[in-house]
Order: sequence, then C-alpha cells, then structure tokens
Amino acid sequence: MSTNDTVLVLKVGGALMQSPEGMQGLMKTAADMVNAGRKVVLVHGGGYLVDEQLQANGMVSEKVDGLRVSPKEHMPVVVGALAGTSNKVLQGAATAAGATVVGLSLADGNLVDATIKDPRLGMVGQVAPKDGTYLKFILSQGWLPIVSSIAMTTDGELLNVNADDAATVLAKLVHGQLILLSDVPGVLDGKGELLRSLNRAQIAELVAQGVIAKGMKVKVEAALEVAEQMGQPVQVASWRDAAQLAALARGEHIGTQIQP
Ligand SMILES: Nc1ncnc2c1ncn2[C@@H]1O[C@H](COP(=O)(O)OP(=O)(O)O)[C@@H](O)[C@H]1O
Ligand SMILES: CC(=O)N[C@@H](CCC(=O)OP(=O)(O)O)C(=O)O
Repeated sequence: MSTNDTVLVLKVGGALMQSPEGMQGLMKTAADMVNAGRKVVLVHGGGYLVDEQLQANGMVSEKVDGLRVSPKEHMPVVVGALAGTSNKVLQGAATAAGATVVGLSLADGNLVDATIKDPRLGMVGQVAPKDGTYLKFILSQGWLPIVSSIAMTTDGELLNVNADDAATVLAKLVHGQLILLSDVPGVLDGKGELLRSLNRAQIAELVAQGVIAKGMKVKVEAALEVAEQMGQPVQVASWRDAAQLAALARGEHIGTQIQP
C-alpha cells in the first residue's frame, strides 16, 4: 500500500526538456508534492540531447533494442549531456517551481553497483541497488533529488545507463512506487489506443507483434521487472497531460498499469 511515506520515483524522458510547458507543469507537480511532505525522486534521461551533442561533435550514434551503443570516445559527450546539461536544466526548472534540489547521478554516494552490460554495447552500464543512505538523507531533508543515469564502475569508469533502468534501480533501492513518464499517454495498441493494464503474457505478445518496440520495449521490460520483484504495479504515463499530472499528485492511477 502506498502511504505518504512511500517514495515516489518519477522518471522523465529527454523529450520533456524540449517542452518548456511540459517541464514547468511537471516540476510544479513535483515541487508541490515535495513541499506537501511527499518524498519524490526524479530520475531523468536526455536521449534527444545526447543525439544532438554527439552529432554536433561529428560522432555517429546507433541504438540496439533501445540502448545506445556507447564507445569510450563518445562518453565525454554523453556524460556532459546527461549528468551536465540535462541534469542542470531540470534542476533549474525544479528550483524555479519552488523545490530545494540536489542534482546527482547514479555514480554518487555508493547508490548502485555498476558493471558493463555487454561489451558489444561499449560503456553501457548494468546496475543493481547498493546503498540508499545518501538518497534517504536527501529525502529526509525535504529536498528533491534529481538523478541522471550516469553510473561508475568500482574502477572509476563512467557508464551510460538507460534512464528507465536507472529509475528501476532507484525504485528498488528505496522500495518506492515507480512511475515512468514519457511523451505518450502510456502503452498504445496497434491502433494507437491506450492500454490501461498489461501483464507479462500480454507484453510478450505485443512485443512479438512489434506493437511495443524501441524505447517503449526497454521501458515496459524495466517496469515489468520492478512490478514483479516488488509485487506492485508500475505506471507508464505522460508528463504532457496536466490532468494526468494532477491525478498523479492525488495518488490516482494514470496511463498504463504494468501488473506484477
Ligand atoms: N506500443 C507503443 N506505445 C507507445 N509508444 C511506443 C510503442 N512502441 C514504441 N513506442 C515509442 O516509444 C517511445 C517512448 O520511449 P522513449 O522514446 O524511450 O521515451 P522516453 O525518452 O520518454 O523514455 C514513444 O514516443 C514511441 O515512439
Ligand atoms: C544506454 C542508453 O541507452 N542510455 C541512454 C540514456 C538516456 C536515456 O535513456 O534518455 P531517454 O529517457 O530520454 O530515452 C542514451 O544514451 O540515450
């Protein structure tokens, strides 16, 4: 059961940063919740900005099954875009909305164990929960942590973690309620209609049919893993819709429920 003490882990994708109104609406919702005593962790991507910055630096980037192949020489740009610009742009918007913000990454405070996921993907990280002390301290102060998906190996090598996976690991770390917010209202069927609820078998069928693909495949798989591990549904919804955000603040279910 979710209570006022349950940590809400909200993940936002990179498209949010391309929408000033979307960003303002989401940050107002988050800041109001925090200032009302809710514990909220904001985890973010920034895929669009990574694309833009790699291109501006003359680097060609490709994704395999929704994951960015990340050669070592791309990492300074990737880290700059995610842990730098994206994190600070979001911090600015949340500060303006009235929250006290700590901007950090998965590499901070021993939060996660990070290793290379698959050498064929380069410096893409796979993460597991490690120590929640730092995050819980930030939350105990009534502050809003905004976390980028850059992680670090024990040897100090920086890794690029898909932001849906980053949100997953933090939800597990604090046993929080996970909500993945994207630029679509939720998981859509072949006709573009919102699917209110999905279980493992239904997801497998939609993936096999190619209806759930690309970034949504990573998202739904991450959501299913958390839902099953924690025995509670994970929501996939949109940051675009003010009514959905208001419902979210009231603790109502929005978008698609990925069922355990
Ligand atoms: N069945 C589906 N329902 C909704 N979106 C889908 C589906 N299949 C693929 N997608 C794509 O997945 C995108 C969301 O994933 P992604 O781009 O990774 O979002 P974010 O950057 O917000 O994490 C949608 O914008 C859409 O283009
Ligand atoms: C390994 C991997 O795919 N990393 C992602 C991290 C950012 C991300 O996930 O951003 P969105 O949430 O906006 O898609 C990337 O480089 O794009």
